[in-house]
Amino acid sequence: MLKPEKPRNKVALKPGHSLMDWVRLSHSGVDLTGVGGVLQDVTPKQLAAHSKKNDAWIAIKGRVYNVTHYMNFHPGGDTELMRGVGQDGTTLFSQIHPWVNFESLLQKCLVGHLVSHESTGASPVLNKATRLIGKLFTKRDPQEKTVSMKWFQQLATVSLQFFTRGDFPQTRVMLFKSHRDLTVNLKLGNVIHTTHVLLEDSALWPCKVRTNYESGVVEVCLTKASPNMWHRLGEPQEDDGQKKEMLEQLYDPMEVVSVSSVTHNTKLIVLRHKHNIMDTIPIGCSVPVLANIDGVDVVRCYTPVTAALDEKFLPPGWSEDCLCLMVKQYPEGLMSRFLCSLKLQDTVNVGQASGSLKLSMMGGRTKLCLMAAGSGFTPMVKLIIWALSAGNKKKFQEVCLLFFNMTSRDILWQDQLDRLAATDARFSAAYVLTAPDDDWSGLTGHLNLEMLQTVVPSFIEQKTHDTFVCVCGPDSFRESAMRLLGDMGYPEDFYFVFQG
Ligand code: HEM
Repeated sequence: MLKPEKPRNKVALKPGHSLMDWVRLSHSGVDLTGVGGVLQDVTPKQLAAHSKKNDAWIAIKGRVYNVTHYMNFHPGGDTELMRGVGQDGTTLFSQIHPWVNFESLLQKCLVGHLVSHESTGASPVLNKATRLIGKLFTKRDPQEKTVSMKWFQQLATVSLQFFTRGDFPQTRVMLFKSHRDLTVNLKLGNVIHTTHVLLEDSALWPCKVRTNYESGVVEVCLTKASPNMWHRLGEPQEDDGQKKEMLEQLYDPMEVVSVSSVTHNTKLIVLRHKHNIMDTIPIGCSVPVLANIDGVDVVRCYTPVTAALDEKFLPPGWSEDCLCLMVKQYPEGLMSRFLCSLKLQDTVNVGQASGSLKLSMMGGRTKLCLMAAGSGFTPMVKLIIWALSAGNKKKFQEVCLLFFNMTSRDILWQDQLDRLAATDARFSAAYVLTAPDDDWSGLTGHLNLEMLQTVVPSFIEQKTHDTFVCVCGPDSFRESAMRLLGDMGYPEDFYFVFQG
């Protein structure tokens, strides 16, 4: 949403109340919710009871925020903000500044969710499940991460919505389903929160998992086996609401669904868990793959990719519960040769995801510049999809991939990248070859300032640091990219380098 060109009514904020100061306060660990961080259902009556400047709650799009601390940081001034306090301020908010990302700005102020009646009307079982989770956390440190859950249904589908406060990119969703038995594990940091329900009726597999990285909401959407309205979600099971430390490095056997060629030496391997398990791998995370090759246990890490950049290119056999690895075969590579020679229904052991990229690092940036060399492209795939997703339309105006390869036949998914660039004006891909073919008329050579100036002029010229940079590739590539960014005076928290 673009800001309209109209006279501004912004007020002068007191010193120490800039956006940066607010971000700092948000991350200081101070409880900005005022309720110890336990998410709760809020009725209109309860909301109305918090309508003073020193005790101010506001509801926007179904979420209730405590804006008491934000009062002096509000660019429109406290008097303006007070107009929406103690009530559902959605309409007022949307009339004035629909482009403002309140979910991100107020994420540490979330009190809970606005419910329309004094009694929630939700299923008693579900209330119990939510209460169980709430109870589990009330006794804990208020700054600890919390999870609450609600469910919704339509005739054909049932959705579970989990509201987390995790540092979301590192949150992982693991689902297990056996007949009507559904377990949803949310991994936040090293802790797993379990929701375990015996569903009211049968549901199909796989389901869909949608994660909103900004708000920390995870939605699990199941299709009912037969369309009918359920009276309740189901019966909470013994371990519902449990919270466990995750210590072990476990490997799960996954079955090969398909292997297809990406280039002359790179394959896309589609894997599926054996027993109705679904596992979302957070953006920027890699998984270890374990194989016994000639009697020796070999472990290598790979960053899973999405199945394609466009539905048109989905690989054979793929479904929502699959994991896709893009593997380049090296003549001397034990693991890459093993993976590229896999046949349908072979088994691969895949371990727990890990990674240190935090999408919150990109907060406030409007451009994303991705520099990849060779198979360093793999972490960029999910980043591209995420940055161009509907939820980020307002956030990233430009997403640019600078992709280095030896020859043109080494370029991974060039057809998909070109199609994406043709269909989404915010995206561009520039290919650079280091050993160009004779008929190559594009960019050649190694990463340098002139090349950056040609490909991403706005990034260089503006010097306003509204661009976030991600780098991935072989050691030498990463080092030269870091040197270049260092020479340009690029602050370290404005770029992220994936370690090989
Ligand atoms: C519903 C009651 C609210 C009212 C009546 C209100 C009013 C205003 C007004 C009059 C401005 C100056 C507008 C302009 O110059 O374009 C403004 C700016 C702003 N408000 Fe609010 N506001 C409300 C709620 C909020 C909330 C809850 C947030 C928190 C996320 C917020 C965040 C902002 C931001 C970030 C700006 C600066 C926008 C920009 O620079 O484009 N406002 N607000």
